[in-house]
Parts: sequence; structure tokens; C-alpha cells
Amino acid sequence: MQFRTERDWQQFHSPRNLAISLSLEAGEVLELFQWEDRRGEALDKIMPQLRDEVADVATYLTYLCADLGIDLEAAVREKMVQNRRKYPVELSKGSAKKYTELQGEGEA
Ligand SMILES: Nc1ccn([C@H]2C[C@H](O)[C@@H](COP(=O)(O)OP(=O)(O)OP(=O)(O)O)O2)c(=O)n1
Repeated sequence: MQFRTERDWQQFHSPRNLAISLSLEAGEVLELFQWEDRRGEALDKIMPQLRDEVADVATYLTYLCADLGIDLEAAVREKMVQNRRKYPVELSKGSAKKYTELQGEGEA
């Protein structure tokens, strides 16, 4: 927050611009994996860059939440309550299925 205040950049940080920036920086994370499903040494090689891109994502998300009065930690906790309801352990353990596909699992 200090970084942008010092530069008088809040004027550019409309919710729309921040949402775009968040998505663009998330795209930069994705770009690191564009042509290679990196694991092991290939993953180690891009870690410094990945760290930078993740920091950009977190920065824009932090601005967005601060400007819109969203308590990020509380929002995540509340979303996890919803997630737990949608993905009960007994239906979803070991399964990557979407919750809409979990109903009736094992009944067929
Ligand atoms: N109007 C702006 C511009 C930048 N930043 C901050 C947030 C990010 O942490 C970082 C983003 O800077 P760049 O737009 O230069 O993006 P990258 O650092 O990803 O550079 P590049 O696009 O060359 O990868 O700077 C900001 O707060 N507000």
C-alpha cells in the first residue's frame, strides 16, 4: 500500500484495472508452464521467476481487497465453509471430480 501511495498510483487502481492486472499476472504464472509441465529441475529453474509472478498476483489481489473492503482471510475462511459443504470428505476423498459430479457417487 505504501508503494502505490508514494507514487500516487491509486488513481489508476480502479476495481476493473486491478481485476485486469490480477488476471494478467496470473497469466504470467501460467506462461511459465506454457510448453512444459515442469517438475524437478525444470521447476527449480523457474522458481525465482515464479516467485516474482506470484508476488504480483498477491499484490494486485491485496489492492483489490483493500479498496473494496474485503477481509481476504475472512473471505477465504467463509469460502472454505462452503467448500466443505460441497465436497464432503466421504464423497470427495481421492477424487478430483467437480461437486456436481459427486452426487450419487457409488450408487451406480
Ligand atoms: N500501476 C501499477 C503498475 C505496477 N504495479 C506493481 C504491482 C506489481 O507488483 C508490479 C507489476 O509491474 P509490471 O506491470 O512492470 O509487471 P511485471 O513486474 O510483471 O513486469 P513484466 O511485465 O516485464 O513481466 O508493479 C502497481 O502496483 N501499479
